[in-house]
Amino acid sequence: MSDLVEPAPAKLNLALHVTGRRNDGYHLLDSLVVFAKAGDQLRLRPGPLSLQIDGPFAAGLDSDGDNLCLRAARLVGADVSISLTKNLPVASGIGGGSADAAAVLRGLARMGHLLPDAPEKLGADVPVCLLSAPARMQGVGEIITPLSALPALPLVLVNPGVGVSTPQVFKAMATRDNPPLPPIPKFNDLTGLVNWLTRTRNDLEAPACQICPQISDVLQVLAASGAIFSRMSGSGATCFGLYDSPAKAEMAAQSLKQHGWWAVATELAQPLPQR
Ligand SMILES: C[C@@](CO)(OP(=O)(O)O)[C@H](O)COP(=O)(O)OP(=O)(O)OC[C@H]1O[C@@H](n2ccc(N)nc2=O)[C@H](O)[C@@H]1O
Ligand SMILES: Nc1ncnc2c1ncn2[C@@H]1O[C@H](COP(=O)(O)OP(=O)(O)O)[C@@H](O)[C@H]1O
Repeated sequence: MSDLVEPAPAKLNLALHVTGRRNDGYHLLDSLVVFAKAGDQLRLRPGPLSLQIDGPFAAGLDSDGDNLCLRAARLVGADVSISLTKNLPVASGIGGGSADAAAVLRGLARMGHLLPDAPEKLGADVPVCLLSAPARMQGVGEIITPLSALPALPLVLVNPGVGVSTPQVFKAMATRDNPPLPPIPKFNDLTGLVNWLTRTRNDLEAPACQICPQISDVLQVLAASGAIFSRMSGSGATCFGLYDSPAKAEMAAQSLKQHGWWAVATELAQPLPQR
């Protein structure tokens, strides 16, 4: 039987408002989430549970039992041999681990397994990564409202090569009871989206910059690279820039790489095939 291939697109929080905190310490979020073509790739085949990792960021990751790919397979009781090509930097605010876990769950569903009732047990970002399409994410990550298609979005992802701890960034926030997102309209073009984004925030950006000052450097260089909008994603350190053409995004990615940073020009992921 040939391998079953599942993409694990990078998750981007275009806007991320932290609106409160639950008694268990988890934070209430209100986020506009989209997915990029750039991402990891999973290959699955029936066999004893195992994980092998290759790709440019394989060295940053253990294939031990704690890996989210193996935890996803164990959650649904699947025996499966998994190969992960790790193209995304680890611990970088673009949901790599959650995207991988969600891709394993999608692949296992194609192999006949049931999806788990509470995929958020694997990580707050796993429910939205299962959808891998534009969505509003609320609650602690478990409330997902799919949105209609967004306009074409030439974009660049940039990471300064420093892993950032998500719990540490949440802990460093000065205020937790922030206003939610403004109402999300249907975005007809890039200008409409950018105008809306300027009225939103990533509440984790300031604390992340305090912990990892290289993020401020990235944001400064992104703003000067021709981006019409730039911001940090998730808890960082990856930042994104939006451009008005793929050629401008490509040029910006080339110049950002000159700083020794990981940078990739990409666009929104295609919708996943309906299965
Ligand atoms: C912040 C976000 C925004 O999309 O993105 P990333 O920076 O991870 O990409 C996510 O909510 C992260 O999701 P994920 O990385 O799956 O989180 P988890 O493993 O469940 O949680 C890691 C830690 O983050 C904190 N956490 C996470 C989610 C949440 N709603 N409130 C929290 O306070 C908790 O301290 C938790 O122990
Ligand atoms: N398959 C995986 N890919 C990335 N990280 C993983 C994976 N499995 C476990 N992890 C762990 O999850 C943590 C969060 O990584 P990641 O999901 O890449 O970042 P973020 O949550 O900031 O987007 C890291 O500390 C990493 O060691």
